[in-house]
Amino acid sequence: MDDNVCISIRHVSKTFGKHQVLSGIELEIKDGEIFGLLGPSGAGKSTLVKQLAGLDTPTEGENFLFQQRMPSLSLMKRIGYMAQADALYEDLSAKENLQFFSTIYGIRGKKQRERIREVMELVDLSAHLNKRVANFSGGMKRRLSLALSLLHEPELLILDEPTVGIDPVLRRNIWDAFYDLNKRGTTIIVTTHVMDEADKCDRLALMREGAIIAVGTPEELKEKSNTNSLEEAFLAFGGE
Ligand SMILES: Nc1ncnc2c1ncn2[C@@H]1O[C@H](COP(=O)(O)OP(=O)(O)OP(=O)(O)O)[C@@H](O)[C@H]1O
Repeated sequence: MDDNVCISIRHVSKTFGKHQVLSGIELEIKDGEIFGLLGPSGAGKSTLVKQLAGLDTPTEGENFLFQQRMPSLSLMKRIGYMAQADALYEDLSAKENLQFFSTIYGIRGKKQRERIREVMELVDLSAHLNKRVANFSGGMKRRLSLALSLLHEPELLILDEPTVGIDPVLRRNIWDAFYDLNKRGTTIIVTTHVMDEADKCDRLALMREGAIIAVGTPEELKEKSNTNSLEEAFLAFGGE
């Protein structure tokens, strides 16, 4: 395996009862990439990234992160995961949420105060540090979730539809934060069903009904399918 491979998904399938949700997924994601999984609702994107985050296992096949087999407790501290639903304590302030998760990661004292300041700046929420999360808007909650996933400075960030329900201006801000992190060396895997967001990724896998139907840079995918947009490319590759 190449040294610069961050994620290697090897013949991964998943069934829930009789329902096959992933079938024979083969994929390699390199260090330093922003890699997108694009597909309609139900394509299996969340199921796949949950496995990469160590929260679920394949029925068949294996996932390797940093050349080690998942799930692995020791790998968890190298990964930041932002789930589709925000897992926040609504009755606590943003700061209290950040302090709680920092403690879980073993970040304390001065380092904790520094990290809280840095991640809140990154997601542009510094002015709301002491506000109760129950009073946050949907977009603010998403950004706080992102801040929480960044506290321990993960090498790999796994984002499940990070900008759902966020207006276009904020979406841009959040993507600026992703680019910023990526420039500093963080590998990012992001699921989306939004085409303009997919266009921002270095490479993409197009998913449909639990299978990958094409992989490449947005430009390659358009060229290969002889189309002008990812939406058309997706249809040309057999998506719907
Ligand atoms: N724990 C589970 N038990 C049974 N079926 C499940 C489970 N988790 C996911 N599924 C099914 O697997 C399929 C794929 O779901 P998944 O959430 O991975 O899709 P997705 O591409 O992420 O879609 P979305 O964007 O809507 O989240 C769906 O049909 C879903 O109902």
